[in-house]
Amino acid sequence: MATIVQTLSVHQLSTASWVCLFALLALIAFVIRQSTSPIARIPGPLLTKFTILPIVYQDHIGNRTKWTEGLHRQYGPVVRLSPKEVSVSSSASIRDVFTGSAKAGYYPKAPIFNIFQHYGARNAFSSIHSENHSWRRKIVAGNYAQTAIVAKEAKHGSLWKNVGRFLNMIKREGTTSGSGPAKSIDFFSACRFYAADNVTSHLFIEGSDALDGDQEIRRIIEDSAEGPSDVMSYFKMEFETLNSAIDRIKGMIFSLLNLEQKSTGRSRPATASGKQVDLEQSQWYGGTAIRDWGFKRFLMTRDALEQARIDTSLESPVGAKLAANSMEGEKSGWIDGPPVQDAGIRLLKSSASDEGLLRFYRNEGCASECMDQFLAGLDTVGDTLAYVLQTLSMTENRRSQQALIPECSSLDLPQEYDVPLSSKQLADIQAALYVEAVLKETLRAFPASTTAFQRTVPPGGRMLEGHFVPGDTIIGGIPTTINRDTSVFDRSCTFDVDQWLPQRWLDADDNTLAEMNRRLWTFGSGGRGCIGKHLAILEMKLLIVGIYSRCSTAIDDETPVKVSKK
Ligand code: HEM
Repeated sequence: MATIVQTLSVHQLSTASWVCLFALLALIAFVIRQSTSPIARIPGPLLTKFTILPIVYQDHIGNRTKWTEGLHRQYGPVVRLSPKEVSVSSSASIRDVFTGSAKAGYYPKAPIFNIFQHYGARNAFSSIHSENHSWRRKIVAGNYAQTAIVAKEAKHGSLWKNVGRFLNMIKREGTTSGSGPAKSIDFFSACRFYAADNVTSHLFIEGSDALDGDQEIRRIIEDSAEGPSDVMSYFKMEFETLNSAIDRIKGMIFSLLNLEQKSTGRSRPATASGKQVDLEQSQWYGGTAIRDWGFKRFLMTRDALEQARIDTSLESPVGAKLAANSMEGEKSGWIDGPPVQDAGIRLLKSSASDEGLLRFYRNEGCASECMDQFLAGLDTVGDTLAYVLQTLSMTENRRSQQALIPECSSLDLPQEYDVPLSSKQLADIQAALYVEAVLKETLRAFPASTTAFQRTVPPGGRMLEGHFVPGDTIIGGIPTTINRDTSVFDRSCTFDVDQWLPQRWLDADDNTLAEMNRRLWTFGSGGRGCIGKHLAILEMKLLIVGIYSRCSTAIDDETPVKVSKK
């Protein structure tokens, strides 16, 4: 009897013990593996060796950027954010990762860039690898060169016209407060309309008309502002399938309750995983109103090229260059190459020789490129200009505005906006020192994108600042951290890097100024840096001089004005 009891008890214990033992061993193995992995040797909080929870949490509470900045202050220029992600901040590491010299090797973009596709097609911005990126960038690079942007403006004056429209909009739609001639306007929306009209006139045969009051495009632009649910959080990226399922269930509940689910221009579910959009089935081309608008404007531009109403010169819309590439692919007698998982391109193989594969756009690819450039130029320019107007209008910055106004007035610009400014006038505006200082300081202190620009460490890993970072690690840099490097932007300890102070750009000696220009990272750097930088700068400078050569600005808290929605 005693023997039987003993046997049973051993049997019961052994099952539970095996489970515990197995769990314990698995835990020990996990801890050993994580603590001895190469990424564990990179400085960072202990917990980040083992789990993504700290970064998921910081992301969830909207504190990821500040948290990362704090970690750089505590741990140095290379810090571990999770078992698979690292952040860099020093000049050398940023150069290595983002400029990607041939010797150091190329860092592909991180998978998060997949979400920037449109119509199931990639564009330059969302191309992960250099071989998919460089041919795309090459097609439009000439249109974005500084000389081309200035020559186009001197010929057509589209941006200057929009400055006039912006000022007219204030006159027409601004509300009067008090007894003076001052008008109040919601300048966040106004700046987005200005940015939209500019970038679309650069891209298409017919740009948008938001400043003149086209309510439909205004609604589309306002809806396209990124809302909290559009932000691609760490959680959404890590658990994409779960999130898609939640979105589908939400959609079903909305349709069961017969509620209208707002489809913003920004929502990305259709292309989040690179899935192709069914253009026939979708209510709009590409599934959202803004994509539909963009696709149709591209087709209008292509029509104009086919009918020879425009050409592909640098003074023509960028869309014409893209359409010409697509038409060349269609016309060629070459045979199709292997199929590609991208609705936007055709791979063609010469039937006559072994020239290799050539890539050409389909219409979806051209429209995706245009859509990407539209969105890239809308938020960034709109937000930066809103920051310029906001900071200059604050009481504590009154002196900066007082310094800016005489410089803008001295440019002696016409009050006529239908005639393009001359090359000389454009050059004078570009050279105006205080305008430049205000703009650079705004770009430095309030970069339009505050999240990390991410890349993937190439196979085999890389040495960065004496730390080995293994292959496949996600690696990022944050403009706000780099733009606040005290050793560059506050070298003489006269100016606080957290403060908006244009004077720092004027007081710096030549060497410091050159270093500040090199380090200002709001437009990124290297072959994947911002292609639209020169267009953006000219747009912003023209609006600044257009406003401050004629007006002064102040915050009007009493009259919150909303530009009317449909
Ligand atoms: C204040 C204005 C702007 C800012 C701050 C800005 C910022 C940036 C940054 C930081 C990147 C690189 C991101 C990375 O490295 O991961 C980028 C890329 C890009 N930007 Fe801009 N941008 C601005 C205006 C514009 C405009 C006006 C356009 C076009 C009309 C534009 C088109 C693009 C494109 C196409 C890329 C991708 C380039 C490539 O991968 O080859 N941007 N921008």
